[in-house]
Amino acid sequence: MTTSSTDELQLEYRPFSVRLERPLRTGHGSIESRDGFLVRVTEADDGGIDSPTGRPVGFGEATPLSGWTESYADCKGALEQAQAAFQAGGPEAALEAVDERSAARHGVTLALADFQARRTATPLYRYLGQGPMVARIPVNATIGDGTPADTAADAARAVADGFRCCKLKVGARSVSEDVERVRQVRDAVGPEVELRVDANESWTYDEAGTAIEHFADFEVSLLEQPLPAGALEGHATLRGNGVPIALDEGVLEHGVDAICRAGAADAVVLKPMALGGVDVARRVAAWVTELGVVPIVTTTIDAVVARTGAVHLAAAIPDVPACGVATGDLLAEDLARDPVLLENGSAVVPQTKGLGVEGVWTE
Ligand SMILES: O=C(O)CCC(=O)C1=CC=C[C@@H](O)[C@@H]1C(=O)O
Ligand SMILES: [Mg+2]
Repeated sequence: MTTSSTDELQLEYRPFSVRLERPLRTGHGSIESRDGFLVRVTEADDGGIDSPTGRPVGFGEATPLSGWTESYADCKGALEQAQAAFQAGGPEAALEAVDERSAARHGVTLALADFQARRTATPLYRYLGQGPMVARIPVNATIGDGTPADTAADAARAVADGFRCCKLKVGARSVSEDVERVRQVRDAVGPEVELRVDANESWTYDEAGTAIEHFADFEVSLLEQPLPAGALEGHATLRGNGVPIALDEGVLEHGVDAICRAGAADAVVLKPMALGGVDVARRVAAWVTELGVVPIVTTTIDAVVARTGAVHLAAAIPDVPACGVATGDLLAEDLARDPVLLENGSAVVPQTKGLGVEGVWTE
C-alpha cells in the first residue's frame, strides 16, 4: 500500500449507537441497537468535516456484535492501540494492533481502503476487485421472527417493495410453527420469489431433517446454519435432501478449508465485520468459489459505512447471488444518507470514488 508518509496521516475514531426500528429476533436472541465506532483516516493537517478541501479522507466502521466479533470493550481497546501505532509506525503498525480483533480490523482496513480508493478516484469495489464495472447487485430482504401471519405480511411487503428474495429468521419457535410460518410466506408471495431461512444454530439433527422435508415442498432455496456451529459432518449429511445448506456461524468456528474438505456446505455466508475486513472476505469469496461453494455477503446489521462496504464487496464478487446487505431499513436511525439505492430487488452500486459515503463525520 502506498500512502503519504506517516506524519501526514492520522487515524481517528469515535463511538456511535444506532437503534433498530424494532428488535431483530433470531435464534440467538434479539438485536436492539448497534453500538460501534466510526473510523477516519485523514491527512494530519486536515481541517475538518469530511475534508471539505477535497483532500483524501477514508471512512471505516467497527461495529462489534456479540457471538460474531470481539466485545465492544476489546474493540475500543484495539482501536486505541491502532491509533497510537498508526502515529508511530503508519498503517502497517496499526494493522498489527488490530490483527486479532475482527471488528476493529474491519474499521481500520475499510478506512484505509476508502482513503486509497478516493485518492485514485476509484469506486471501492473496483479498488478491491480490479474487476469490471458493476451497476447493481442482487439483494435479499431480511425478515425477522414473528407470528406466521406477521411474517407473511412482512414478506409480502418486501415483495411489494421490489425484493425477489426474502430471508426469514427461524429457530426461535418450534419447528412446526416455523414450518407454518414458511408455508404462509410461500402462500403470500407466490412461487416466483426466492425464500431462504436462517436457523442460527437452533436445531438438532432430527429437527433440521423434519424442517428440510417441509421446506423442500415450499421450494426453500437455502437453509442457513440449521445445526450448531461445531457440527460439520451433520451439515454434510443434511445436504442433498432438497434444500441447499449454507454455513454462517460455522465459518468462524471451522474456517472455509475445513468446511470445504468436509463437504459441509453448498454456500458460505461472509460477514466482513466478523471476518476482519472486506479485504479478507473478498479473498475468502474467491477461494470458496474455486472450490464450488457459493459465497453470500451479509452485513452484521451495520450502520451505513460498513453496510456500504459490504455492497462494494458483493460488487467485487463475480456472479454473486442475492446478498444480505439491504439491512438499512432495519435501523431506526443511521449515521448519514445511504448512498445505496434499493430497487427491483437489487442494490445500485455507488460509482463515486471510494465508498461513496459523505456527511458521516460532522464535528
Ligand atoms: O443475511 C441477511 O439478510 C442480513 C444479516 C443477518 O441476517 C444477520 C446478521 C447478523 C447476525 C444474525 O442476526 C444474522 C445472520 O445470522 O445472518
Ligand atoms: Mg446467518
